[in-house]
Amino acid sequence: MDRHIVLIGMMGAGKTAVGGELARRLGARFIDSDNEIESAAAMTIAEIFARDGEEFFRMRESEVLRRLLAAPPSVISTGGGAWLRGENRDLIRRNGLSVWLNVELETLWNRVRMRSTRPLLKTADPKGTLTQMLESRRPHYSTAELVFDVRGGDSIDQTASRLLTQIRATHPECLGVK
Ligand SMILES: Nc1ncnc2c1ncn2[C@@H]1O[C@H](COP(=O)(O)OP(=O)(O)O)[C@@H](O)[C@H]1O
Ligand SMILES: O=C(O)C1=C[C@@H](OP(=O)(O)O)[C@@H](O)[C@H](O)C1
Ligand SMILES: [Mg+2]
Repeated sequence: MDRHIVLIGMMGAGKTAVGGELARRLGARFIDSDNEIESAAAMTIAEIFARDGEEFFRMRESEVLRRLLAAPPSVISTGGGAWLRGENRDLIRRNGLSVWLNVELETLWNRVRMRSTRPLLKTADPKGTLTQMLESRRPHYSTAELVFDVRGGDSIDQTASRLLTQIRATHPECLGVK
């Protein structure tokens, strides 16, 4: 690989799951920025938010992204909020191919509703929160270099396979094919 491939998008879009599968297919290193933050802190994301707050988490997230993007090319899955900070976007754009995994609201909701790992959804109306979050974030996500519409009903494997086909077709330089 010649450039990082950086997955962005909403919670539940499949960044972590599809990123791992994409890296496996490419024989590339896979890193999830949330996992990096959790292992460095020896705490879960939920614990970091509860103890130190979101702003502290966002600083750790930017630090981790700086470190990961300075390392040799890999597949990087970000957390859903990473793309919203201008400095993160600039860094990702300079060093990698940004890929928005675009997934419709109902699918996102069905994936995140059963899990209590996402502190930003601990509200009185989590579906409403997710809906508003998607509306306000969509204009930012849509500025990714590659917008990839995930087909509802596709498995993680099928999604990774279609994504790889698309990257080969439109951004072969990422894969070291000149
Ligand atoms: N294409 C898919 N098909 C079925 N399940 C998926 C798909 N993508 C993700 N999932 C599941 O949805 C949940 C959220 O995925 P995850 O990769 O953690 O999303 P993100 O990192 O974008 O928040 C996980 O349980 C994952 O296994
Ligand atoms: O959307 C967000 O702001 C967040 C998404 C989460 O990652 P996933 O998108 O992998 O769930 C995690 O970084 C944190 O809970 C904040
Ligand atoms: Mg994730």
